[in-house]
Parts: sequence; C-alpha cells; structure tokens
Amino acid sequence: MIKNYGDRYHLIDKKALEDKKLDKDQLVEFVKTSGISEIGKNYNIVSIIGSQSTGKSTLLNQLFGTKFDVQNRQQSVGQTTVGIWISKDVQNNVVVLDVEGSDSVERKSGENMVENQTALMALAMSHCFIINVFLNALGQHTSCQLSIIKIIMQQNLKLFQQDSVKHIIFVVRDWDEDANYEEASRRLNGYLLNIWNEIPKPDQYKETDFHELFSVQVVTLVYYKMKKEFADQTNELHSKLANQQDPNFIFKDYDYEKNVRWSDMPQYLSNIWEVISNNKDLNLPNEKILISNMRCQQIKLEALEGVKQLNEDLNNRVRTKFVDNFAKECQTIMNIATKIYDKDARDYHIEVYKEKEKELKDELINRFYTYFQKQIEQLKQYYMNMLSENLETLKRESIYNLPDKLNELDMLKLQFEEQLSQSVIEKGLWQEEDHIKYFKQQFDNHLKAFVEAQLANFKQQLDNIIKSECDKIVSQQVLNISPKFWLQIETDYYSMIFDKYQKYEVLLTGLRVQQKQIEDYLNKFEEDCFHNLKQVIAVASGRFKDQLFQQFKAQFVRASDGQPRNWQKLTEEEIFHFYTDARDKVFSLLDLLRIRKIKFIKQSANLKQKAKTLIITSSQKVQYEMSSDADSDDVVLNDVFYTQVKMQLAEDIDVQYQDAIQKHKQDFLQNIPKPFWFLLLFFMYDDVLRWMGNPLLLYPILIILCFIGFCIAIGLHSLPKLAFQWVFKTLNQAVIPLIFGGISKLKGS
Ligand SMILES: Nc1nc2c(ncn2[C@@H]2O[C@H](COP(=O)(O)OP(=O)(O)OP(=O)(O)O)[C@@H](O)[C@H]2O)c(=O)[nH]1
Repeated sequence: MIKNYGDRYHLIDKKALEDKKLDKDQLVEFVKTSGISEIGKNYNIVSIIGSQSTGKSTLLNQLFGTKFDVQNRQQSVGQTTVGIWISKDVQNNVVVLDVEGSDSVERKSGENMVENQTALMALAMSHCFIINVFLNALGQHTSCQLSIIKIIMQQNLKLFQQDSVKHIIFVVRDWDEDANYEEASRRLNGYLLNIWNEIPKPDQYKETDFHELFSVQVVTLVYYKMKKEFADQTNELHSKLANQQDPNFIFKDYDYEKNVRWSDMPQYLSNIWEVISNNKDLNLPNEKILISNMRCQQIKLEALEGVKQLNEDLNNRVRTKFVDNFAKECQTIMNIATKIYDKDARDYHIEVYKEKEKELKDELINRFYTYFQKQIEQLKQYYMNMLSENLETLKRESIYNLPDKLNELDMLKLQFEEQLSQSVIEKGLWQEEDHIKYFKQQFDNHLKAFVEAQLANFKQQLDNIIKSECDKIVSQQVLNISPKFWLQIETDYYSMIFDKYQKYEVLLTGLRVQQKQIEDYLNKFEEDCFHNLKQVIAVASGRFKDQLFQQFKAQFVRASDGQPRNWQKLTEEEIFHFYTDARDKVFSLLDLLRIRKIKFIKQSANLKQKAKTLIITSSQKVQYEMSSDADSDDVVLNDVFYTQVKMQLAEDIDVQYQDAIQKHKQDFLQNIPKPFWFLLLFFMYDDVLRWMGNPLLLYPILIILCFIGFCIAIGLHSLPKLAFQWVFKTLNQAVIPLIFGGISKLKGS
C-alpha cells in the first residue's frame, strides 16, 4: 500500500520501481488532499540527495516544516527513505522531494541503477537540487560520492532539454568554524566543472558553458544539535528557497509559466517516471507540452461542444433562408467558444494554449464556412429571384423607361454585396470578392439577356413602324410622280429615320449596350431601314405604270383647267400634239425612275444627345443618299422591267390616243339624229331587195354566208370575225375617212 499521509506522499516506492510506473490515482488523491493543486503553476520544487543517513530528512523537516521520516539513531542504523517522498512547505509554495540516500548499504550490487533513477527523477523534477555532504566527507572520497551526480547530469543532458537554470546547492553539514569555506567551495565547484567537462554532451550543449545551465552555491550548516545556530542557518537557507522578498531568493528570475499545473502533475510525473524507469529518451519541456496538448485538446473539444447547439441552430436557419448579420452570429459563437476555452486553458503552456486556441478558431471557421456556402447560395437565389420578378414586371413597361429601371435594379447587386460582406467574419477570408464578382457577372448576364430580348421585340416593332413610314413616304410620291420623286423620298426618309436613329442610340446607351455592340445595332438598324425602304419602293414600282398612265391621262384627256377635252372640237393634229406632249412627259418620268439606284454614302455627323439616364454620348451618324450611281446593286427598276413597263405604258397610251381619235370621229356620226337613220332604212329597203335580185350581188353574199357557215361547222368561229374586222377596219381607215373627210370639207366650205 502506498503511503499517503496527506501531508506527504511516497512518490516512488518499491512498487513504482518494480512496475516502472506511478500509481496516478493515489498521486491525484494526494495532490487534492495536500492542497498542492491549489498552487497552480506558482511553485518551485526542491529536492535533496546525498549519502544515506546524513540527515537529509532532518534538514528538509527543519527547512520546510515537512514530516519526512527521520531515522532514530537509538533504534537502528539503516535506510529510512526509500525511493522519493514528496511533500510541501507548510507555508510557502515550495514542493519538497526527499530522495533515497545514495551508496545505500541496503541496495545490493547492481542496484545502483535504482539510485540513479530516483536521483535523475529528482533532478528532472527539481528547480533546486540540494546535495547533502558532510564536512568530514569532503576529501579524497568526495569524487566517489559525487559519481552519481556525473551519471544523472549526463543523463539529464541527454534526456531532457534544459529550459531553465537549475540551482545546485551543496549543503555542507557539521560545519566547523575552523574549516575553510573558500577551499570547500572551490573544491565542490571544481568537482562539478570536472564532471561537466568529462561527460559526453549532446550536440546542442557542446559549446554551452556550465554556468548557463547550472547555478552552484555552497551553504554550510553547523552540527544540528547546535540548535540555535542550526536554526538560524536553516532559516537563512529557507529564506533563499522560499521567501520571494529575500534579496537572495534563488528563483527571482524564474518563469513560472513554464511550470506544469499541479492538477496535471500526476500525468506529467507518471510520464517522466515511465520514461526514466524504462530508460527511454525524454524531453522535459516536450513532456510539459504533451500535458498541455492533452488538456488543451480536451478543453477545446469542450468549447466546441459548448457552442454545438448554436452552430446547429445557425446551420438550420441558413438552410431555409439567408441569415441577416451572419458574420455577427458567427462571431458571437466564436466568442463564446474562446471564452470557454480561455477559462480553463489559459494557464497551460502558452504556445500550446495559443496553438489549440487557433485550432479551435480554425475548426469553427471551417464550420462557419460550410454555413457560409449555404448563405451565399441563399443570397444568390434570393437576389436572382428578386431580379426575375422585377424583370417580369418590366416586360410590361415601355422600353424607354428601362434605363432608369436598370439603375434601380443595380440596387439589388449592391444589397447582395452588402449582405455578403456582412456574412464574412474576416475580410477576404472566404474569397467573398470572387463570389461578389461572379454574382455580378451572373446578374449582368441575366439582365443582358433580358435587355436583348426586349430590344429584339422593340426592333421588330420599330421595323414595322419604319416600314409603314416608308410606305407613306413612297406612296405619297408614287401618287404624284414628279421629277422630285427621289429627292423628296430621300428628304422625307432621312428626316424620319434621323429622329428614330437618335432615339435608338440613346436607348441603347441607356440600356448599357457596349459601344461595339451599339455600333452593330445601329448598323443593323440602318440596313434594315434601308432594306424596308427598298422593299417598299420595289412594291410601289408595280404601281409606276398605272400611275404614269393616270398622269398621262390627266394631261391628255383633261385640259389645263381640269375639264375633259372635247375631241370633236379638236383637230387631229391638236390631239396628236397633246398626245405627244403628255406621252413625252410620262416617258421622261419613267426614265427618271428607270436608272435610279439606292446606295449608302456614309457621312459623319457628331451627335450629342442628353439621355434620359443622364448619359451623354457622341457617336458617328451614318446617312444614306440615293443616287444614280451605277456602282450599287440596289437597282429599283432594272432594264427588263423598265422595257416591260414602257411597252405596256406605250400601248395603253396609244389606246387612249386611238380612243380619242375615234371619239373625235364618232362624234361626227353621232351628231346625226337617230330618226334620220330609220328614215334612211325606210327609203332604202326596196332598193336593197332589188339589189339582191342581181346575181352579181346575190352570189357573193351566198358565198360569204356559206364560208361563215363552214367555219362555224369546223369550229373556226373567230375566222369570219377576224375577216370582218379586217374588212371593216380597212373600210374605216380608207373609205370612211375619205367619205367623211369629203363631207366635212364640204361642211367646212
Ligand atoms: N551528525 C549529524 N547527524 C545528523 C544531522 N542531522 C541529523 N542527524 C542524524 O542522522 C540520522 C539520520 O537522519 P535522517 O534525517 O533520517 O537521515 P537521512 O539522510 O534522511 O537518511 P535516509 O533516509 O536513510 O537517507 C538521524 O539519527 C539524525 O539524528 C546532522 O546535521 N549531523
């Protein structure tokens, strides 16, 4: 059973030596009951080694008020202290180790290892290492007595990293006033320096000076029975070891942060002991770090657990909708977690503490990042939906209102940016700029697609308007073809198109179409307008002939006062004159139409137009010109069509002329009253019958009738008709004018 007296504890006992491990539970219990755990990191450990039964325990009890067992000389001479005992100064934060005496007679040969192990354990644990020696032992045997120091110093260097200066105090017991202190001090220091020089050192300490790692003092104590002096001297030594106010306090510059917390000491010591007893390599500071690592890791997990519910809540909310003040919430969770962590972990090894704190933050940030990704998706979805809804409404708006509306829609982008910026706990941490950039691109593309669709609709409407306007312009000219035909079309067309071109350009700029694209749009607009004009002219050209004919008729059939001409009153020469006059005019107009071609001539004109959206733009304006330049392919009337129209027109005009002539002649016959024609028939009919009696007339008539009958019988109905027409025409042209010409001459005379 391990001895635990509450005020002292058998740290390394036989069992620990045999098992090569400490009973941690017992140690924990001791740490609790002795009140050591309360001192946290603010403590120093003092240990003592030396030959067996040299009053080590007595000295410690005197110094620190501890209750280590002291050999009773009356009872027996033998080993009292086995292994290592641990206790605490009753008044100060000094932890005391009482170590088994070296060169003990109880240890069999080959058991030196145990002494070395306990001494090494004491050295590894201690901040101050007291070497207890008797004055009378100083001499030729001292080096033998100090051989243990050599071994443990060597091992200590090999196994442990030296993170602070260790104080070595030689306490020379039974000091005689006659003894030479300087001599004793020089000798003891000399022994240690020799040891230092002799021991093989690891590379990192090869060049290290002994005094960088060790501080050596020699303290003398009188024979313990000289109670007053002994008490004075031990008090002085105690003050050096425990009184922080003492100017000779040896731990003045000690960094207590390097200490292992007493609550972690059981684990720490059991690790050291395990390594020492198994003769394994050990790095003391690393061991401290190990403990700190273990505890800080646990505390970190506790901190994470402490904010688990908050994390889940945030995660659940961001799944359904984006969270306002997302970063603020993350920061709150982070603060809570670090507070939990800081409360328990801040006393551990500072670097481990910081490292684990960073790990905690990183882990939380990683979690927040997964929520942040959902947050981005939610934000994107929300603002894209907002955009789509707005665009749906804008479909019903006039396109000219769109530029202003686009500016309003930009607010959505800004809102997204603001929301996203408020969602990052550290600027640039989650590449939010990239997300903003990507979103803006997506937003702009969506907007662009919408604008393009709207522009396509608008362009279609614009084309129809242009077509109808062109139709009006051309029709107006076709209704009265004049020498200014093309010029007027050109003027009207330009003024119509110019206005629309400007508005279109302003609109395109307002709709944020890129400059290059604006040019493309405008070029297309010009081409389409021109194409429409050509189409309208092409269709209208089908009416040229009729219109020219009408214009001929208007000039030929009607007089300048607008009244129809009286053909009867006009001579044939006059009719002919009017005819040629009107005909020449329409033919010259037709000729004007004939060679006309339309082509672009680009002319630059600077336009400055203040847009509705307050954007000022200037660009080049392209104008058209109609000309007879044969370079262009855009021919309005080609040669074939022109010839066709001219022939038809000429035919129609001729008919008009013939008609006029006929009317001129018919008018003469029509002037004879109808009763006169009946009277003539009445007087003629008996003569006709008499003529029929004449075979010279009868037979030709019979032959003609037979010919007509024969033609009808064989299906050639038109043949007799043609024959009659020819005969009557000949008569009309040759005989009747002869007859009526004579009559009219007679009438005239
Ligand atoms: N001569 C002398 N004897 C002392 C002194 N202090 C104590 N003793 C006696 O030495 C004997 C051994 O005392 P301990 O304190 O048990 O010695 P120790 O070194 O702790 O012994 P171990 O535990 O076996 O290592 C006791 O009988 C003490 O009375 C001293 O300063 N001088």
